This record gives sequence, C-alpha cells and structure tokens, in this order.
Amino acid sequence: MIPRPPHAGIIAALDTGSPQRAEALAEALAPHVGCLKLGLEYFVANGPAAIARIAARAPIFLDLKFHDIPNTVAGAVRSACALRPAMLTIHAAGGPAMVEAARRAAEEAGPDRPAILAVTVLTSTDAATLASTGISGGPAQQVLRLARLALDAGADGLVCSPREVPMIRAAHGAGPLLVVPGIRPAGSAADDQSRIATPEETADAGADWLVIGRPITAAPDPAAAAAAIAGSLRR
Ligand SMILES: O=c1ccn([C@@H]2O[C@H](COP(=O)(O)O)[C@@H](O)[C@H]2O)c(=O)[nH]1
Repeated sequence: MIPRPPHAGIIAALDTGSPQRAEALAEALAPHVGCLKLGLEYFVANGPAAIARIAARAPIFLDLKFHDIPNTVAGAVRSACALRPAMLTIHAAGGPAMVEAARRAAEEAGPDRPAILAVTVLTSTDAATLASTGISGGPAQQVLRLARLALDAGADGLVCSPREVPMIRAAHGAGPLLVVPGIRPAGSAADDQSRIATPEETADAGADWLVIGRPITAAPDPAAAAAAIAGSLRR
C-alpha cells in the first residue's frame, strides 16, 4: 500500500478523456505531487490499457467509485487490482457487505494491494441536495454514519470533504487514511463543489491526501500551480 505522506500530500486529478492531455499533465505534475488520480472520464474513454502510461510517472489513484452488489464489486476490485493502483474507491453507501467484499478482494492482491477508500458524501453535495435524496440531518451527520459503517467493514480510508476531517479524526483517530477533495486555494472558483476549504486549512485539519483537479489542471501553468500549493503545504 502507498505510504502515508509525512505531511499532507497532493493527488492531482487528471479529469480528461484525452490520453495526450493526461500524459502531458502527468509529465508536468509528477515532480510536484505524490499521486495522480484517474477517474471515470479517462477510464471510459481509454480503457484499462491506458492506465499504465500514466502509472509510469507516479502512483495511481483509480477513482471509479464502485457501487453494486457485493459479488460484482468484488469482481471489479479484482480486475482493478491487475492495474496495480495505489488506491481504489467504492461508495460507502453500498453497505457493509459490499465494503467487506471489496476489502477481501483487494487482499487477494497481496501486500502491494491498493488501499480501499470509501466515499462518504460527495463534496458537491450540500444539505439541500442530500435532503432531496431522502437523507435529513445534513452532510456531517451522514458522513459520520457512513465513515463508521465503512471502517467497521474494513475500508482502509475515507473520501470526505475538508469540513468533516476534524470530526472523523475525533471519532476514529489517526488510523484511517483521509483523502480529501473539495480543495480550493483562496480566491479560486468553487465550480460544482459545495463543501470546500483551502489546501492549508485541509492539511491543518488532519487530511492525509488533498485531491486537487481544476485549480491545478485549468491553471495557465499547471506545474507552477501544483508547485505553489505544495510549497504552501510545506510551510
Ligand atoms: O466527493 C468527491 C469524490 C471525488 N471527487 C473527485 O475529486 C476531483 C476534484 O476535482 P476538482 O476539479 O478539484 O473539483 C474530481 O476528479 C472528482 O471526481 C470529488 O470532487 N468529490
């Protein structure tokens, strides 16, 4: 499994369907970040074989957010493990049996298996959106509920927003790997994200990894943007 970074590390989200653009970003960003995230846009457009070209640059976080019956998720995790990612995502809302099946399937890959991260409540979701799906009480309460479910069922870590990091640490300690999107440097646009904080606030709250996409990839000079954020985290 990928070692925990000594201070909060950066995962750059390469959200593109273009293999040329992904490879150019990977080359430019690899010296400044600890991991590269490939998600549905890249995977659906280019397939599993295209993962290796990016994986040659840095460890890969394969963010496909599996959510299905336990047997299907276990099979998907087995297939994903063949691509040797450092981290994989599943949805905690799939329930304990699904999370446990994912963990067991990952363990079949041996000591170099990926970390299984359970997505709690998407960072684009605000209280009103969550309520519209039938869940009252707000994102924080739901994140805590799903965090407990996922960790009890064997998840190695969680995906949550910066806002929930302190309460997850208070409830579960330093053990779970906390991988946190919804990062916006001061003054940058929120885009479609709802529960956000700056890189410095998120690191101070206790996140292990900060997932950052557009603030880096849409910058005029992505490498300079990544280097600036990495520098602010070291300070
Ligand atoms: O709750 C979640 C889970 C995953 N993501 C992913 O992180 C990046 C964020 O990109 P930005 O451009 O920095 O908004 C993106 O790939 C999402 O799929 C998330 O945002 N929230």
